[in-house]
Amino acid sequence: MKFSKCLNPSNFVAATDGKMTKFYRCDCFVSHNVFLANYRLHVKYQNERQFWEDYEGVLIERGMEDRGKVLDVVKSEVQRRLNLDENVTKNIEHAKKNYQPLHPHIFSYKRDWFEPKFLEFAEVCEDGLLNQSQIVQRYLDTIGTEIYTIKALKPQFCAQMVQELDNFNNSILQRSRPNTMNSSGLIVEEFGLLDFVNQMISELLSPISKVLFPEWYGSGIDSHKSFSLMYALGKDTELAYHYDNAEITFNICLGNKFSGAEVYFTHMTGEEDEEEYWEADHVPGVVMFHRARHLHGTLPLLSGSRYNLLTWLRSSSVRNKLCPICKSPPKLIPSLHMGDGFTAPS
Ligand SMILES: O=C(O)CCC(=O)C(=O)O
Ligand SMILES: [Fe+2]
Repeated sequence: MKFSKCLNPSNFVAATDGKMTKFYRCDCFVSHNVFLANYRLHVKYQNERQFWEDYEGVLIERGMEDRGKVLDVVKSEVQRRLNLDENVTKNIEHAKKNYQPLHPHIFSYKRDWFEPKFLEFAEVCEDGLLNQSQIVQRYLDTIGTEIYTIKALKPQFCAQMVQELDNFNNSILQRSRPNTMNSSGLIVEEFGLLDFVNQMISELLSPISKVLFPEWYGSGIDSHKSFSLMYALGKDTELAYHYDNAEITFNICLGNKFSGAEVYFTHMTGEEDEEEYWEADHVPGVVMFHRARHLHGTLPLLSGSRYNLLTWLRSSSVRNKLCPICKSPPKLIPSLHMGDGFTAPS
């Protein structure tokens, strides 16, 4: 199974061997992993009784004054998720008609945007002539266990992409937030970058993942969740400790000038007895990539602004066995887009 090289951005289904694959979420999407930023707490919400039984103590400990306000935040996040697919569809249509790009050419994928050494690295992964450790040694900087970096995008492309993200961010177009934690990012579907990202995954990130993370690649990367994020003083300035709802994460820094906002990593989720800690600076043009279930977070931004393009790669052959959020076999609910990358048994 190969991630399609020519996905149609208007229906967002991946073609596998000429057939259309429909993607699903797990039903825990509307109850689990709701982030309460003020209390730095991920919570589950099934009903009020369960919620207070599970979290009243810790919320009081962390300074809760107004129970009603907390409940409102949780309920509105659940509602956002219930409406998400339809809102995304509306936003895509609206942006297609109304968005005036600053640099239209950067929305088309070109190998030319990438550093030659990065293209060579992806080709070497594809052609199978070197083994994993030879490839790591020859091309990558290793930050921690299975956490790598390499220069990927050329400075001119990064600079134009940052301007384009600003242009979209400053428009009045409606947009969905990428997830429960980031508020200043754009999802690539709404921003118009889905075709670009699809092709980048198909040609570069997928072959890289197959060699470096075979157990997470499974029988293929068949969907993804991709978005930009921006840290700036007065907006998002850090990111709470978490793992990504995916199998493999590629995180490309686009710019600008900044200090702080280093990413830190500890252990894989489920391996709580491992004592590990690494910190890594982001550098414009450089991609940092790692296993998505590796716990990580972002230290506070101290100055400037940082823009990144994130792509969370998903392999249905891996995730269909266990939803990484509720840690049970997924209970499927259909999605209009790529959902959370689960597929139904055929
Ligand atoms: O670059 C960063 O700050 C990390 C972002 C991240 O972990 C995420 O969005 O999942
Ligand atoms: Fe993350």
